Amino acid sequence: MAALLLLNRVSRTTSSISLHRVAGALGFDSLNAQIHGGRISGTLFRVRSLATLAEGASRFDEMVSVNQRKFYLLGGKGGVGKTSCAASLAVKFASHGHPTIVVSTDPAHSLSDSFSQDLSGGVLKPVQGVDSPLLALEITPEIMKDEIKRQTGDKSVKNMMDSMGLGMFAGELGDLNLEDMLNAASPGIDEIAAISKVLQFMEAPEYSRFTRIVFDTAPTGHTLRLLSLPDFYDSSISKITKLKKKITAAASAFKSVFGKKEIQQQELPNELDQLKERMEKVRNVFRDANTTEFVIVTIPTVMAINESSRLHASLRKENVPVHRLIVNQLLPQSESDCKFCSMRRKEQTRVLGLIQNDTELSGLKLIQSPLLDAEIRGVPALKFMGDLIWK
Ligand SMILES: Nc1ncnc2c1ncn2[C@@H]1O[C@H](COP(=O)(O)OP(=O)(O)OP(=O)(O)O)[C@@H](O)[C@H]1O
Repeated sequence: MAALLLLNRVSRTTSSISLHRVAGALGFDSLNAQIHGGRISGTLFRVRSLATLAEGASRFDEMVSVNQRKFYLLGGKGGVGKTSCAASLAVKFASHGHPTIVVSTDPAHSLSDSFSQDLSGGVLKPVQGVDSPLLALEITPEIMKDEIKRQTGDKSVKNMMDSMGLGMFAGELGDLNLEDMLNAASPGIDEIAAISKVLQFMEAPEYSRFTRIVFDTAPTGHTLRLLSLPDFYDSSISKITKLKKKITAAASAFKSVFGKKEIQQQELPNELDQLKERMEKVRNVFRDANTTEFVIVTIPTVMAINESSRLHASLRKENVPVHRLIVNQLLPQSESDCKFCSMRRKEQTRVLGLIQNDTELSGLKLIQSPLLDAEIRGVPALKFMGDLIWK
């Protein structure tokens, strides 16, 4: 309390870094503080004794050393700490000089809560309180849907056929709209929106300076659909392209019989081919060990470990590179355990043993992340957590 009173007297221009120093001087390890109109509110963390627990090194040096752009996807079961780990990684990358973007593909966003800043609205927003540029985006499917519509325009198959002079065949195919096709594929607009954003980051020059892109993904099921989506569209688009070619060939023959000029292949609309190419690009990025890594986040319970094992099996099948497993919310060491704590600790030790014997998980780099004594909110707290996990 005394510490907070003292901190409240710190000037309104005080940065989060100097607040960290103040916290350190007071004998605390970190400070989760926000400055609102000169008033400081927040939590002091006294968890120095826990630091030894995060023994499993993440080899952050490997993650940070390469200058070329890298994508990190953090995923796992609901509520295990995906957002906290993803946000702390993004902050750490930015602190190491990498212009970074952190994106939430989870429809139930919590990036704003995690950073304790308003990052909503479906557009990239700068995160305050970080040294290098760090932008955050909570993908909002409704906004993305409009964006996709704007980008693709009205690309119905009927319109394409009309422009090819084949309108009379269109009725047989029905009004097969490209956007409807994308929606009808059932993986959901959330995943489509995420893929569309990945493409933008890959292609638009204004994002080329961002060397780290961190994804806070939705719980397991959604994420697996996201990763398999490019393959799904690739095969659907291939089918439609083949159909389009067949119709064009038939129409050319039909027109030449009636003495009309043949349709030139190069005059045909090629949006589908372009879309197919772009989907291939995303698919390749997700599978490229030089550019992408999926980090599985879990907690030390049998249910979470089982789900992580299944997740890794699916990612392996999809050829998505995975090297690291974060076990989050491990009870910190304590000299005087209550009965409850000692039972939980025993159980957690048993579960860590299960990981070592799990054929899917045992080969991954294990990162142990302690359960902290306060909620992780705000950049200083994320920096603190990041220093425990990413080292
Ligand atoms: N190591 C930790 N110590 C203390 N609290 C933690 C820790 N990790 C996460 N939390 C807290 O647990 C809650 C859930 O964390 P978070 O939002 O990161 O999980 P999530 O997996 O992204 O959840 P969801 O699946 O709902 O998106 C938050 O309140 C967060 O501050």
